[in-house]
Amino acid sequence: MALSCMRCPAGAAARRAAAPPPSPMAAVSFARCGFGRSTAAAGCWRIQAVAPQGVKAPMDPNVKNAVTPTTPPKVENGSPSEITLDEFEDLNALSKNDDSTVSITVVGASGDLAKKKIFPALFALYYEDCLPKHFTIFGYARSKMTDAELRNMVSKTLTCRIDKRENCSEKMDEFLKRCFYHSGQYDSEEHFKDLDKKLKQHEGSRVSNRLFYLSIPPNIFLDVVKCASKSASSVNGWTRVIVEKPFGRDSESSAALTRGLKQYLVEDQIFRIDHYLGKELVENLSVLRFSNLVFEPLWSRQYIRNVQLIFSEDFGTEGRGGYFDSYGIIRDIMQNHLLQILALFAMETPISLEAEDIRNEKVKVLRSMKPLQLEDVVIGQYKSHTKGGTSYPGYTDDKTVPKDSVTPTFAAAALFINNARWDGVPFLMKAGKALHTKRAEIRVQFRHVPGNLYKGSFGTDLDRATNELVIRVQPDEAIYLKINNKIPGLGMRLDRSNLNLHYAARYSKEIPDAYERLLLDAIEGERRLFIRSDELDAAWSLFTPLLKELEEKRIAPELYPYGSRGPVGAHYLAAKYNVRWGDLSAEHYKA
Ligand SMILES: NC(=O)C1=CN([C@@H]2O[C@H](COP(=O)(O)OP(=O)(O)OC[C@H]3O[C@@H](n4cnc5c(N)ncnc54)[C@H](OP(=O)(O)O)[C@@H]3O)[C@@H](O)[C@H]2O)C=CC1
Ligand SMILES: O=C1O[C@H](COP(=O)(O)O)[C@@H](O)[C@H](O)[C@H]1O
Repeated sequence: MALSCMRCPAGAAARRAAAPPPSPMAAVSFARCGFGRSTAAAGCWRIQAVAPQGVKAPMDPNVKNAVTPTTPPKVENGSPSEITLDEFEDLNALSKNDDSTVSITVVGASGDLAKKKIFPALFALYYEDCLPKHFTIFGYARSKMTDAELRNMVSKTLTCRIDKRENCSEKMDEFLKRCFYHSGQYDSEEHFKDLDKKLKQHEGSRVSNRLFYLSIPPNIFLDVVKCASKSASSVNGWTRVIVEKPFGRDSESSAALTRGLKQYLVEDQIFRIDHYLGKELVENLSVLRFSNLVFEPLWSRQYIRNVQLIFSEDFGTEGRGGYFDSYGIIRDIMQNHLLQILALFAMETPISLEAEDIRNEKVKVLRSMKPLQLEDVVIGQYKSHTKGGTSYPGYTDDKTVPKDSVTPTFAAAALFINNARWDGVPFLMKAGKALHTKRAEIRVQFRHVPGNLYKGSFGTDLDRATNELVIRVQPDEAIYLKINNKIPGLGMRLDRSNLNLHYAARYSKEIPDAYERLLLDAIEGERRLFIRSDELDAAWSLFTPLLKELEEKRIAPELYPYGSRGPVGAHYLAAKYNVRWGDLSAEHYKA
């Protein structure tokens, strides 16, 4: 039997267990389970009641003349044993047979991100049966293309998961038939009106819900939002816009962008995407902490000595030098991806898993932080390097980058959260391109064991004996805890070993791409993993003074060879706070 949109490892049994009996009073729709979706937590699926006909339902602020409420009241889960799997499937079919449709317009469809990430993610959702029954995908860009040409372009980047190969090409054909293209200018209301006509033809008499994904350079965001909202927004359903980073270059430009967007949209319609929030292990961070008794009591300055957030890529800015040179690594990675992870890591327990409760806690962390000081930052830029007969270009060898550019391609920084939980704990960030490895990790180094009975076994370097929790976000997802252990035998010798949760060994399911989770969330109106405007303001406040100082003083970055471990200055910065970067220890390579 085909299962629809499964995210729960417990599978159909869990869904059946959690599904309540059908109510004669209300139509039902099923929502995916997951963090933030179900407060009942009894199983995978919860039921949502849709007001019976004639009953006035609550509406999204952005829904004009809504026919179907988008945020229906929740009904608590019913008795787990009262529904058969067949009944469940019937209900599911009923929910999918509803009278609404979703039109997804990928603006900038001819571009790199659309091809590489957005269309493949939409296909993966289709394959998993996660898209609504009635949906249409439109590509929009200036390039001239027919529907067939778009399909041909998209088909080149579609793949099926390794564990889901059944009917793959058939599913691809079905999916491609639902993809269309409309060529137009980004600032032409007329062209968006033409798009609107085409969307209407596909939507027919159904309630139309519309999602626009802005996969375009930021200088044209506002033109598109203006035209789309004036000429192509839904008249009877919701209209939502996914905005890609960069959200400005500093506090002022970010605030101006937000003001501009809010001329045409309300905050709830704006989905600012940070794809790191969609990564499986970032999503798991709160689960690890809040659902395991062993971690939360340790989660403070009392036991944690420092936290490290590390991003490295083993390739340079190849092909994106033009964009990168006006942003640099601090804006590209630190101010968004690493800072978002930090906020999730350090937040207080939210009062619920609802989006606003989580985002409220994250913004409190960001507002408690000290703006970054120049003396707490090290910047670097990669230079050319020849290894094994191959020569790797330096950053400024890129034709789109000025020869005298001082844009950092590497940065390390020490940040502090001035609140009771984290006072004095350094949060060290490190991000770089063209380094020796591709990796993203969160490392938590714990304090020394007071009066450790075994300290004689560690020599003079007590740091080597501290516990370290490593959350390897990518690649080869894993969570491991370094502990001290007795080496088996008659003597008393200790070594450091890992308690290791290696995802590939533990779970057979392939991990979905971050864009899949985030697109599905946007379609479902789940805002938890998207950045709210006050979070964005707080994030820019931390980095803007530093960025201005770096640029005004044209501070020269420390040069490091392509493929190396980055500037040595990063070690001095860590040493200043009595920290050793965890990713450079010998254990790292054994893990
Ligand atoms: N690529 C990536 O890996 C990532 C990208 N992003 C962000 O996503 C967005 C899209 O990225 P990406 O696909 O790489 O961007 P592209 O540079 O490929 O641009 C996307 C499309 O926008 C149109 N376009 C490009 N430049 C201009 C211009 N100056 N004026 C008007 N239209 C233009 C082009 O379409 P046409 O000419 O057909 O109209 C192009 O195909 C950007 O905001 C980027 O910062 C974020 C994270 C990663
Ligand atoms: O946002 C960005 O992220 C990518 C890295 O994303 P990942 O999912 O492949 O780790 C980075 O290469 C790019 O410079 C940046 O804009």
